[in-house]
Amino acid sequence: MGTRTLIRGGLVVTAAEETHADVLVEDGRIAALAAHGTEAAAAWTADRVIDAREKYVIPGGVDAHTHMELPFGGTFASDSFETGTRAAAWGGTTTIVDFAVQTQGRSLRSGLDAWYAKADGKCAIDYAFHMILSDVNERTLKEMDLLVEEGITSFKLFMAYPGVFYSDDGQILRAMQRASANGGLVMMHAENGLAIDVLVEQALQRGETDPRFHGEVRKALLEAEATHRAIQLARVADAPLYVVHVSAEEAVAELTAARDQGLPVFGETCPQYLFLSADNLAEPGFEGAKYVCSTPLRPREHQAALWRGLRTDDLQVVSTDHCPFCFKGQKELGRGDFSKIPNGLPGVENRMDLLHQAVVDGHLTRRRWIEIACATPARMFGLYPKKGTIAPGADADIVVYDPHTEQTISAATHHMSVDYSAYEGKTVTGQVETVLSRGEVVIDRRTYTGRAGHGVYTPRSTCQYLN
Ligand SMILES: NC(=O)NCCC(=O)O
Ligand SMILES: [Zn+2]
Ligand SMILES: [Zn+2]
Repeated sequence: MGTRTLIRGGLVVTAAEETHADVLVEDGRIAALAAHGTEAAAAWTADRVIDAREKYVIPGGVDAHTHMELPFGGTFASDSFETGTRAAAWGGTTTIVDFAVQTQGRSLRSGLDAWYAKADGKCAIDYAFHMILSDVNERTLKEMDLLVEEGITSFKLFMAYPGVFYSDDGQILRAMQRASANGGLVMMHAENGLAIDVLVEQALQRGETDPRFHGEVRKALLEAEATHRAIQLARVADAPLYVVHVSAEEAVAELTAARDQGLPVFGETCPQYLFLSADNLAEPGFEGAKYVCSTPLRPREHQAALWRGLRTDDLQVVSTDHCPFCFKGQKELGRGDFSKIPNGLPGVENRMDLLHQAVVDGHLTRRRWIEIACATPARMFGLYPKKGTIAPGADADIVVYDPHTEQTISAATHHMSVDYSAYEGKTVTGQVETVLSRGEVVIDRRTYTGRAGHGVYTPRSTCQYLN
């Protein structure tokens, strides 16, 4: 018999149900569940017993949108795979899906190999990859088929960032057609980048250089227009579509309309759009730079549509788009020109807690919390039921979550390698207590006990909502 761990006395919450059950873990997997006090549970013996009374026992979070070490605007996202996955573990996330990047003029293979090398032996938790297409051509399209076979089953395309990651509509259509044939899922950064660049230039000419203008030029209508266009292109290609980091009410409306027609269109939003707003971008001095990301933070009025979308399943996933840049030396690259501020926010450590706060605030049910943060991202990206649930046979990626303790989020106490917190001073109810990754305790009652290299690369099957 291998190593056995018993998690006793907690409320097991999955996307499907809530049960007062003990959980038996054996050799890195969930062996069995049994209701508290039953003969079966009482008979279990284990090498280690974790007391989960008064706690939730939930699947480890699956964060399907991170950017460790992403090159952007002449610098690199400040979390490495080592620091970023350790911080993820602290926050109750046990799987990340990061974006490997194709460099323009180079192959998908070379971009992907660079990402394998960056992550290899560094991660505290399990990881997988999507592929960013920055240069769609005949060779790239052929390589997509090989990547799907290899377990890289999703491809991000950008309607934004001309000259960097941008693809035109013809390239997007070709990539979608390829995905339609090979089972891949196209993930879209839906903003009209060409129009935004005109507005950026005009704003700078008027002397509008502060961070808040980043939000003003990246108009909600230009997110909605791109979302609409992406949906129509996906229809023409007969391909499914997943729209990333949705922030605008008008974009949610496009997704809702598509889904009402029965189209295989999915949407993701992120905690920053649910909890922060354009008011943060307008903070005095250069403080707003801390909140520069794309799509941008919107006026607070957009949040209601995002919460509603999460409840009605017009939005299915909350990921972080974790892409941290230090305020000092990185965000500061854009002093005097908002367009030079590297885009992205830290958050991989905060997602599970912020979404639990959404449960406390009445936006979500407990099961919906687990659905949007664990089960659906796992299904969307071909990792279920290995990841995203607590059931016999699943990987023992488990969080013992204390729903009562209050904590104040701060850069002084977080574990992400970045010199500020986007949620500095925010008090939330609930805290990760203990985390298991494939049965190994990586956070033990708020002490890190994991190690770089424990996390393994996890190939994925295709999207599990399509078959
Ligand atoms: N979102 C963001 O601002 N930075 C990361 C890159 C992307 O997801 O577009
Ligand atoms: Zn994006
Ligand atoms: Zn991103």
